[in-house]
Amino acid sequence: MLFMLSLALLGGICATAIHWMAPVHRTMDLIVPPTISALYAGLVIALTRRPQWTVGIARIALVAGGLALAAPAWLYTLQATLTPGTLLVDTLPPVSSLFVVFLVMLMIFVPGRLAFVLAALGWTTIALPVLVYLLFHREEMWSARGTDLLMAYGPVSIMAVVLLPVQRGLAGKIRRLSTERRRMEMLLHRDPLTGAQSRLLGERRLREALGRDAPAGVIMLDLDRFKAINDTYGHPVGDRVLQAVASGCKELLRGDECISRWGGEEFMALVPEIDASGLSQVAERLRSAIAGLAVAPVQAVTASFGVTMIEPDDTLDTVLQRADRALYRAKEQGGNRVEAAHGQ
Ligand SMILES: Nc1nc2c(ncn2[C@@H]2O[C@H](COP(=O)(O)OP(=O)(O)OP(=O)(O)O)[C@@H](O)[C@H]2O)c(=O)[nH]1
Repeated sequence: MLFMLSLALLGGICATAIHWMAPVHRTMDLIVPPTISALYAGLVIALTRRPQWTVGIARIALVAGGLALAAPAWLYTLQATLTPGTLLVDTLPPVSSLFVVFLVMLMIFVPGRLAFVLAALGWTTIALPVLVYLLFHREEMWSARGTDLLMAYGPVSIMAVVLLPVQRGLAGKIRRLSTERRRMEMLLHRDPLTGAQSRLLGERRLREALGRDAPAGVIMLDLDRFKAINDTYGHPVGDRVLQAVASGCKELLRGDECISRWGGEEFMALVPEIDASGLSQVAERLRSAIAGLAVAPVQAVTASFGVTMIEPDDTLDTVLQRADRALYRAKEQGGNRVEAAHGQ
């Protein structure tokens, strides 16, 4: 809005300058452009100070613009009709292109059908008198300026009124599509049950970590005897356990560390900027936090951990295989413990 108003102000200033420089000075041409420039300058200042007045300011700008275009259209048309020897194509100021800009502004800032109604009203009061005059003065109509006026007030105006809503519709569609895309990305990146990152995003983050020089570690954790929890207390309770585990882990991890749901009851945490012993300590903290979870009526929730540092030549597969092997060892040794596997 501010941009459009500033452009309109610039247009007003240019028109003022053109009229002052013109060899013949007509009173109307010396009054309207400076008045409209002063008004638009005031509106620009008002909009920068009171952005909440945007709608009101847009209305004033449109009404003022419409009046500034209608006044010369009527005045010079009547003058050319009533004064023998005066030609409209010689006297009408160069306002036809501004009329198209006026229509564009109308279609942008006025919502829905009202924009069409106002465009029709604007066309009837600003363009129609000139077109009717030209129809009755064929020799003027076929002059260079006459055909120019005919085009601007005829097909070009209709194109502006018709194409802009099409463009607006497309812009709306693009906005809806990008909102939908963001929603889909959210769904792809979040596990809906636990709110943890999805495996897809976890893998992406892991690949990014593999591509960096900075040290980072991976923690794979798998709940112990989770099937028994489901079988004993039912799936809804199992779901609550998974949610409690995910939020417990999230609370303990730093902002740059992230936990992803890797599979049913398996999670992966990526811990950047850490060394091997620090990584085991983080896993140990997670293990003891999970062992301390109280999810009634479940008696105890525990998890096994496999941890590994990312090595320089690692790929996604090698680092995950190492973490899995360590996790398997932790399970073999009865679970509820952390096992580390470092090196290739
Ligand atoms: N409630 C619930 N259960 C799930 C979900 N996803 C997977 N499971 C269950 O998780 C259980 C995993 O069982 P197993 O692979 O045998 O693992 P486990 O019982 O933890 O055995 P260990 O890992 O060897 O300790 C299965 O019963 C799955 O049905 C889920 O989203 N919600």
